[in-house]
Amino acid sequence: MDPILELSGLSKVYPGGLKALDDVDLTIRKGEIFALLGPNGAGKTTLIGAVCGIVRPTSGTIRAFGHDMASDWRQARSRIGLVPQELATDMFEPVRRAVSYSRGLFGLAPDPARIEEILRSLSLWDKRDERIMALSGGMKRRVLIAKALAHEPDLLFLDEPTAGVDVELRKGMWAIIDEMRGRGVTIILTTHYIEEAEMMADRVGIINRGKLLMVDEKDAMMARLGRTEAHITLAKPLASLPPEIAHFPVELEAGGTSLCYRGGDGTGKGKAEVAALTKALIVSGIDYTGIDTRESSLEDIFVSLLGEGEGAA
Ligand SMILES: Nc1ncnc2c1ncn2[C@@H]1O[C@H](COP(=O)(O)OP(=O)(O)OP(=O)(O)O)[C@@H](O)[C@H]1O
Repeated sequence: MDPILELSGLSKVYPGGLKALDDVDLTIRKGEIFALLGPNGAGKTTLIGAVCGIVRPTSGTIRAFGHDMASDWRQARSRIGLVPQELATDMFEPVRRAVSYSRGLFGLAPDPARIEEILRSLSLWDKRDERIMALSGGMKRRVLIAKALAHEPDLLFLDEPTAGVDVELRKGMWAIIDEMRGRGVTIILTTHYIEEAEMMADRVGIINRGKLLMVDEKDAMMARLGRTEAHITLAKPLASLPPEIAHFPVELEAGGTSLCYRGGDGTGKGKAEVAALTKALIVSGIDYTGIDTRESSLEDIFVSLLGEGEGAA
């Protein structure tokens, strides 16, 4: 593993006493897409702000590209890009000038060819001379990405890249993120959209109330915490669970008219077990009229983890 960013014991207490980050340890690997998932107010933006030098941590350390961000931030800062949630400045500027300016801010020499390439890849070339304020919301978001890419960062933060954008544009964003990954850029994105993490991320971190509850490979997380749920509607209600199927993780529901299976591990094992269960039902002479099977999603995992967090609090 090649760490590009290491957070250790990172905490942030805002004036007034709110603990927005609570002892966060996190290592980001070179070239990965890491999705930070959490509800409103979980601490995602604070975490990004701490790494990007916008928020001063209360305690803990941040090392980026081997540099300690408290003492030696200049070296690392120029290699980090940030796409914030909203455009704060530049509204009166034409697109190309605003993006070129962002490059200059980091002390890089002008490179019109590179700026053209970035604008073309984001389908903004035709709009290069338009004022940003005249663009649609989706285009403004793409300008934010262009600005962040203009200084060729190795580590890019995307704070809610697709919040409030339509499905079409969201897919476009995912394609852009994928292309950046292809160029070797390490990406940390925050999102409310579980589907986005499911689609894009190599690893997922779940944060709530400033605490990083879990970090894992997305596939491993789904395999470890995922479940299959099947509801089998019975032709005739059962008063009790027949011994022939008692070894399956099943229970009767809806007054004995339906059998509920909950098991498996998110890798398809559950589906095979449901198939075995239906065979056992037939052999035992128990008829059924329908089966509804569902694999749990990252969303189910997320919701149940947050539920546990609430309980513990
Ligand atoms: N400057 C500030 N002063 C005081 N409290 C703050 C400040 N900025 C953020 N907070 C609080 O810190 C907590 C974490 O906020 P943060 O913006 O990091 O969450 P988030 O996970 O990014 O939320 P969202 O998904 O809504 O953007 C929230 O309770 C927020 O109200």
